[in-house]
Amino acid sequence: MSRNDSSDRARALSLTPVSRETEQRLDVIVGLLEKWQRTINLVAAASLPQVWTRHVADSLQLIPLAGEVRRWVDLGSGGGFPGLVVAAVLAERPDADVTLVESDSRKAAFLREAARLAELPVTVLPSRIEQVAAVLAPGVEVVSARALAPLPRLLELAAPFLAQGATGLFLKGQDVDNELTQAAKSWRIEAEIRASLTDGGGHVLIVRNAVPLGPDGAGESSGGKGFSQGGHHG
Ligand SMILES: C[S@@+](CC[C@H](N)C(=O)[O-])C[C@H]1O[C@@H](n2cnc3c(N)ncnc32)[C@H](O)[C@@H]1O
Repeated sequence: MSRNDSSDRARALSLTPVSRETEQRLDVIVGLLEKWQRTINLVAAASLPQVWTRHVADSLQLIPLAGEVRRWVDLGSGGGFPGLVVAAVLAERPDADVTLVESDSRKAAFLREAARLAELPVTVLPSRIEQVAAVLAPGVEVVSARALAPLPRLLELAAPFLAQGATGLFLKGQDVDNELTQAAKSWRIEAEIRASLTDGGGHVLIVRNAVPLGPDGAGESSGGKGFSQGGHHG
């Protein structure tokens, strides 16, 4: 018997509906997560009964924000959120290619096994982001991350992708305004904040551009300083 209750699954899929085929792929991912969670800490144990709303729907909310993209990189994928879930949706798009970068080799093994069983268009890189980002970045349309690092550090990790034109979709907590203020000390950022569909205090931060500020506070490629906010949607 699955440990997540069926009402949580139903609630998640009503918040963020997907096709029948995608639901089946998500069932495979969640089933494997529950099995491997007995031996590896893939997600916080207390969150497992709400795996569909806390993790699956939390990840699925990125899909409409991304548009019809095919090339996606998820940084620090851990137990597969949001990367595996995104790949379950992109599996329906021809030539989709989702790369998951995860330095922990046991988590990377889980990601690879989930991708194999659910037949996902996924490449798993068991590497440090810093070592692979520059090579991976050309052609990437979306770079995502959840619970990887505070925004100033996250922007450093994502910078090679953002510089090549990728949109950043970052799942953030309630402190997002403060993180943006901190990040604006060293980055000129074009960003938009959306309230999370699934987490009362959470947000999705959409980053369209981030340029490191030079020593005089000017962006390296053009003038200006700080954070230009595209909107704060409730
Ligand atoms: C707190 S977990 C979050 C996992 C997942 N994104 C989630 O929200 O459930 C952060 C993950 O990022 C990985 N990670 C941290 N720094 C990394 C780096 N520099 N390169 C690759 N992976 C990294 C860790 O191994 C860990 O699995």
